[in-house]
Amino acid sequence: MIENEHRILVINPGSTSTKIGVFDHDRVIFEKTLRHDIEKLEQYTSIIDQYEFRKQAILETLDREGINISRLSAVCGRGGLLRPIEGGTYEVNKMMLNDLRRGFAGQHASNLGGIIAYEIAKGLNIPAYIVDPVVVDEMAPIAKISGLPSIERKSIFHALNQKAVARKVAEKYNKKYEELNLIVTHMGGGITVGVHQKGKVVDVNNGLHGDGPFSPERAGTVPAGDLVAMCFSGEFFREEVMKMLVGQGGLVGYLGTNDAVKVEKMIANDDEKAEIVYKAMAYQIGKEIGAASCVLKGKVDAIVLTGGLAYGKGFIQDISSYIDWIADIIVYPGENELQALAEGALRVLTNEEKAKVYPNNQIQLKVFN
Ligand SMILES: Nc1ncnc2c1ncn2[C@@H]1O[C@H](COP(=O)(O)OP(=O)(O)OP(=O)(O)O)[C@@H](O)[C@H]1O
Ligand SMILES: CCCC(=O)O
Repeated sequence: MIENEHRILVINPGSTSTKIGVFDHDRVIFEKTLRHDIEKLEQYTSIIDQYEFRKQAILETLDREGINISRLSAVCGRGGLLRPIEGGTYEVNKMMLNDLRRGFAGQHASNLGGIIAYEIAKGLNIPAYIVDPVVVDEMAPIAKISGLPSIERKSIFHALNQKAVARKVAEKYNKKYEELNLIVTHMGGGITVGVHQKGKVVDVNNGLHGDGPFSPERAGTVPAGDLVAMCFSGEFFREEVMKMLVGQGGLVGYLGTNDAVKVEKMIANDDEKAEIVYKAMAYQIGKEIGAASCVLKGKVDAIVLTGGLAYGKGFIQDISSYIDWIADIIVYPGENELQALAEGALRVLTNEEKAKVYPNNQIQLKVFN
């Protein structure tokens, strides 16, 4: 480790795994995905109850790898379902901890990121941060209007990866992120299409709760009247309907798998249903990107396609066939959220940015669950 460099531990909890990384400045020196046994996780009533188990798994791994945590400058976790806040790096504070613990806007594995980061950092007397949590809300007021006064559109999306790839694109163009108009589409288990106007995500579909294109395991927007009829049919409990929309919708609902690689194999074996469903997912993504280009009134510097699904060459070609007339398409397959967390913490540690204080008062705190 070079003198004056910062060593940062980053933590990204997912539904079945916790990804961790140790960075010297922006260089990764250790990275590991800790896979958690589903049966073990099912012993806990809620995600938040998994806190101690996951923290111990991280500390034991670092110990086994001979990483001396006393040399850390900061710990940074993926932020969760908090109050809506603008993008950036936030120091974990009491109010944030309370909101993460009680699941202010719901339960999500990333709620554990800030909590674990805080608990590890506290013992070492160093700061804990979160960066660009899923609730980053920079939506324009016009985009919040849903059409029903009692329901406001919410900004819940893959903010961390979207903002990180948007910054990469800016570097590629030798511009600042704040100078560009980009449409960034993250395509993983959930799919979100963000309209990045001069460094702010002014519109985006709520990737968690039924909005936008369907995805490997989520239904996206479905016809509202039919959904209401289903909810009141007496056949389903609320939890069952929610599970249908998030977890058992999309590819899982139609084809029984959330694995696009398997779907591509089904198509190669002449499975016509698999083919039309997979093509429909590309079609819905293309349609959403088209709508996003209207938000920018056609002034789009580039369209970025990222997330695991972006590894599928045929899938990317299908999407491109709908949108290649809009702007250049840049493909960044996969995600690099650990790097994005480290860079977010580093911007604060090197005084390039000031850590933001949670909650951000400029944003209305009204949340409709
Ligand atoms: N080589 C590939 N070709 C096509 N699809 C792929 C490939 N590799 C991964 N995928 C698909 O990408 C999807 C998972 O993406 P990703 O790993 O980004 O999701 P996640 O991290 O689980 O969820 P999220 O990104 O929503 O947080 C799966 O459907 C997977 O099959
Ligand atoms: C949409 C927010 C992140 C996720 O897919 O869970």
